[in-house]
Amino acid sequence: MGATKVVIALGGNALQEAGTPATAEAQFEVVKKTAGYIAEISEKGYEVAIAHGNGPQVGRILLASETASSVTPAMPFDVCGAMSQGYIGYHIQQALKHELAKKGKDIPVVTLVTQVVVDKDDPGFKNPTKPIGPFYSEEEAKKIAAEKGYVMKEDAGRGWRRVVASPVPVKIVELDSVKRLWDSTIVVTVGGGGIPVIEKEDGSLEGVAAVIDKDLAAERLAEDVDADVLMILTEVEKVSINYKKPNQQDLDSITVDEAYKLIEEGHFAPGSMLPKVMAAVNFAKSKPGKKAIITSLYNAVDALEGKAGTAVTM
Ligand SMILES: Nc1ncnc2c1ncn2[C@@H]1O[C@H](COP(=O)(O)OP(=O)(O)O)[C@@H](O)[C@H]1O
Ligand SMILES: NC(=O)OP(=O)(O)O
Repeated sequence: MGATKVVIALGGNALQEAGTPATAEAQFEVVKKTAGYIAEISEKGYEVAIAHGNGPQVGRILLASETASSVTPAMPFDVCGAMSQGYIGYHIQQALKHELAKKGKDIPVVTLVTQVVVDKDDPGFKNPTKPIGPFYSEEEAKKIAAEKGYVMKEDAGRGWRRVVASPVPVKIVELDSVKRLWDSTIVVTVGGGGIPVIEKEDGSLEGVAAVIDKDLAAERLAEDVDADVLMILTEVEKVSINYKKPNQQDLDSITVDEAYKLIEEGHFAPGSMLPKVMAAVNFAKSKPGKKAIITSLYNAVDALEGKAGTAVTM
């Protein structure tokens, strides 16, 4: 039997520490720690590919570009998405290569600018849900909405943010390259869920203004490369029922059917835990023997050994 193939989706806390400024320097410090965990997973013999979020980063790139538009033309949304992949991938490449080298491992780490096809009629385009960029007070947010026409929403009790369309990932354009690189290289791909593109009638692609959910894109990737494990890394060690209530109960493992029941009962917050559980369910039911794990970065290694996290299986 070959090595276990793992697609890792990195959550926000793998790139930025809560409450710290979203500077490149601060991100790199966090990425160095994150890279240590990924190097440990690689050292244990797992073959990995890395997906990551980009909500804060793409929002800030857009904002910077718009703010500078009096001196240089603003970048379109899809180009900002591509820039966020390069920016985050660059940090991961540099940090992970170093962490691997410390362990005596010479494995190439490469970031693939990755496009992901979405349906031009996806209902997500009519109902923006994906928060991007910095947080604002309610007052600031309402002013921005009135001035710029942006949709601004309250984000999980943390403040107000701009929200944009988040269509479902349909097809990874560069999938063949990921597969060719897999055996030799750790590939950072579908960053920020991938750059959303639509297919035109003449077969060409066109970037669209949206941000794909990275957990759903990582799931698409995991299915497409026939990974054994989809590992979604976030802030919490386990998925809970009655989250943050006195009767909170952390889950070690759930089946797909149990997950559906808990989703229906409303245990998972839309926009945070729900897409993760949905991605995990989709992967677990895609083929017999597939396993999805939701856990924290710090428990990633233990979770792969069945000693931490919440496992979702058929
Ligand atoms: N039922 C639940 N169990 C565990 N965490 C939950 C639950 N519902 C909501 N959450 C919250 O969802 C968060 C993960 O979502 P989010 O912060 O959007 O993810 P990301 O790590 O991808 O940035 C957790 O840190 C937790 O605060
Ligand atoms: N693209 C994406 O899902 O980003 P976040 O994880 O930052 O929301």
